[in-house]
Amino acid sequence: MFRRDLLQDKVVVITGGGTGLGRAIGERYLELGAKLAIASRREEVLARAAQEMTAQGGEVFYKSCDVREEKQIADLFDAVFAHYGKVDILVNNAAGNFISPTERLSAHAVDAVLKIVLHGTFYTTLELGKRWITSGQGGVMLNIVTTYAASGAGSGFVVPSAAAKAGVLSLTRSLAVEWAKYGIRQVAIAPGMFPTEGAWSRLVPSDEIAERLMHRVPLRRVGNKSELANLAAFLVSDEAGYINGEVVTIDGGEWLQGAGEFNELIDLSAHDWDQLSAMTRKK
Ligand SMILES: CCCCCCC/C=C/C(=O)SCCNC(=O)CCNC(=O)[C@H](O)C(C)(C)COP(=O)(O)OP(=O)(O)OC[C@H]1O[C@@H](n2cnc3c(N)ncnc32)[C@H](O)[C@@H]1OP(=O)(O)O
Ligand SMILES: NC(=O)C1=CN([C@@H]2O[C@H](COP(=O)(O)OP(=O)(O)OC[C@H]3O[C@@H](n4cnc5c(N)ncnc54)[C@H](OP(=O)(O)O)[C@@H]3O)[C@@H](O)[C@H]2O)C=CC1
Repeated sequence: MFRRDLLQDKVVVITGGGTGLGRAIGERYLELGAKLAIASRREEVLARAAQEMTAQGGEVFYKSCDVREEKQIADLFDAVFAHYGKVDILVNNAAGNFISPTERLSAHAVDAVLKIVLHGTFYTTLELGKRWITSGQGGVMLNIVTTYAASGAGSGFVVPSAAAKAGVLSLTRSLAVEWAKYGIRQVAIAPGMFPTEGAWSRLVPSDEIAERLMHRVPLRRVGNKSELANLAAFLVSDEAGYINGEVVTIDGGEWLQGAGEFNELIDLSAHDWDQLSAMTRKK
């Protein structure tokens, strides 16, 4: 689908790059010639991922980093600049989330999500942005948000995530304007349902919930990680150099189905329609 050298020698930092979608994005970038640095809290997860990801070649540097901690982020970028000499692309992918009635949340639980998603994304963006601005080097920042942020609707039962991701989208759009003069481009992806261990264990705890969710997707399937990774590759590449401040939704049409007033009629049979038409036609 892409030129094999689409991301040749680009140095990419991916937060949460050892698992799930972050890892899938990293694997695609490696195939396209990029050099990776993956970071998250669990060093053993990163080490295993780096080893497996480089089995086919390529380079993956890893460093443990909690994105809620300013000092650890500075240490991360110090280490990546020391190792590779530059950073070209940042993928803000690390996140925390779980389903819960909002009234059951403690302040600590709200903070657990806000600090990873909103503060963590802001801190990495700020740290790298300052370095790029000082050195005169530009780059691309890709933020992974959600459809309930991109649609503006938010979502019950994941309210800390909805609020935090909306903040990240606002950060994306705001800096797309403010930092464009430094050659820094901002883009975002809003994924729908992409089964990962991290998301499914916290958000889809039963088959019944999975079935209900699936019914919301017009294409009647979940997304493949490779589909998301391909979009992530295009958006950070020079081929997408004029896309700035945009969020691209990849959800099989799910949010549109939820938004259209009459879309639930999709389940009606031809027989149902015969009866309804007879009722709605002028007598
Ligand atoms: C379903 C289809 C997909 C549609 C779109 C979905 C959009 C997806 C968005 C995603 O972000 S998926 C990614 C999911 N991955 C992760 O969340 C990975 C990282 N997560 C974590 O580490 C934890 O889950 C965490 C809770 C977010 C943070 O961990 P931390 O160790 O910092 O916190 P804890 O000390 O464990 O807990 C803090 C606080 O939160 C309360 N809490 C934790 N889990 C729950 C829960 N399930 N329900 C209610 N409350 C919870 C916990 O009790 C603590 O509060 P206090 O008890 O101290 O008051
Ligand atoms: N899967 C899906 O259907 C959807 C996912 N998304 C988004 O996609 C992204 C990836 O999610 P997914 O792959 O599904 O889930 P994962 O749980 O696999 O990914 C979350 C990653 O974030 C890392 N992380 C969590 N907290 C911190 C922290 N404080 N500091 C550094 N890293 C941290 C985790 O690693 P560690 O625990 O080692 O720190 C983990 O690697 C997220 O932004 C999520 O919101 C959006 C919509 C749908």
